Amino acid sequence: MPGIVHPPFPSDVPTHPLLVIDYVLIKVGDQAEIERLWEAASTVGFWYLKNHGAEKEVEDMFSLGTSTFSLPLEEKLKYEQGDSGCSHGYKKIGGNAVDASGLSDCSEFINIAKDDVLAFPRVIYRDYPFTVTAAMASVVRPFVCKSLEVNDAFLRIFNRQLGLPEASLEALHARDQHSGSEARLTRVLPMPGKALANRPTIGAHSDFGSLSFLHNILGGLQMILPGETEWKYVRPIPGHAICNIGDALSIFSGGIFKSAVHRVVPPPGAQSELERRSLVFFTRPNNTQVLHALVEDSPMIAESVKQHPEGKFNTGSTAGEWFSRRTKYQRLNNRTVRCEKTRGADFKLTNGNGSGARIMGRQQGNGT
Ligand SMILES: O=C(O)CCC(=O)C(=O)O
Ligand SMILES: [Fe+2]
Repeated sequence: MPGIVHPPFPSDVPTHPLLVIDYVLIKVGDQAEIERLWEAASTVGFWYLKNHGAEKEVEDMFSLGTSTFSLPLEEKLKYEQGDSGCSHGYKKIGGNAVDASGLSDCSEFINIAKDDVLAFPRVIYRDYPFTVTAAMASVVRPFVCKSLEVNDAFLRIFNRQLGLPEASLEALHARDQHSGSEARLTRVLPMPGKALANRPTIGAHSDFGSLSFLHNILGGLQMILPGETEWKYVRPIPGHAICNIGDALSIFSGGIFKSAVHRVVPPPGAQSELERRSLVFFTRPNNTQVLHALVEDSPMIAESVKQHPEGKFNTGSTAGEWFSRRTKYQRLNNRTVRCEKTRGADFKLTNGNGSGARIMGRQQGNGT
């Protein structure tokens, strides 16, 4: 965890060279930095973020993870998210499938809904382990507010770049509207033995929402881009967050922004001996928002949609329905229903060239 010295990320594994975006420059409207952000969002859909100013909030959340994951399993299971399509709460190890064969996942996480956090002490969806409840005002809320501030800053810039009417994207991700936005703490226990080195702990997926603000310390996150055949690591850089575009923003933008397939495997090299933790804030659209390209509001989006097969960005689902379906069918207990019918075929976003990896990710992974 922060402050502890870990073995370094190995230098002999393939990595993706992502752009580093400076949040301080973004906030002051630096044009060159805004153009680099556009480049990152419209090519790989991932970038590092430095100077985000959330170090304290992130460290406090990791400490909350320590106290929450060390609760007895029977206590954590009282808050299990279950098989009905609700994402909020605790997900036990092995609750999800990581591939089409039904191989189980090896991670546990606790998802805390933005709506529960902002309404606290009023309960919107559910209650959480007492460690979380005790830290809701002092730790979880500051982290959620900081993450919303960062992701909202990106949404404002994307709104302008896409030529959308003022504050359109903000309205689709309104703080006071119910949504699937949530904070997630994840833990993966060390899995000694080389045989497990490539077994995904979180299966191939693209994030469901619009923007993810991720903090990890050890390696293990990997991406595969359309047309590529090899998974490559995203090397963690101390003090830098990793940001990425999710499917919803890719759909709203008519495919201009890319939502890349990624997964998590055990940390590489000497890091494999250690427990791996990560923290994400997912900004997702209002539950009632229908997922479709915003063609009526932006000539640029309308033009992009013309370059893709007809109907590709019309999901016919609200964000709430879509998210619930994806959450439900990644659960191992629901694997009797074919993913392709229930989740994967909802929307075959292919990042431009429809790579097999892309489709596999959509069908097999944890659609988060
Ligand atoms: O743990 C990580 O580094 C990434 C986690 C992730 O992709 C997710 O939770 O959606
Ligand atoms: Fe993800």
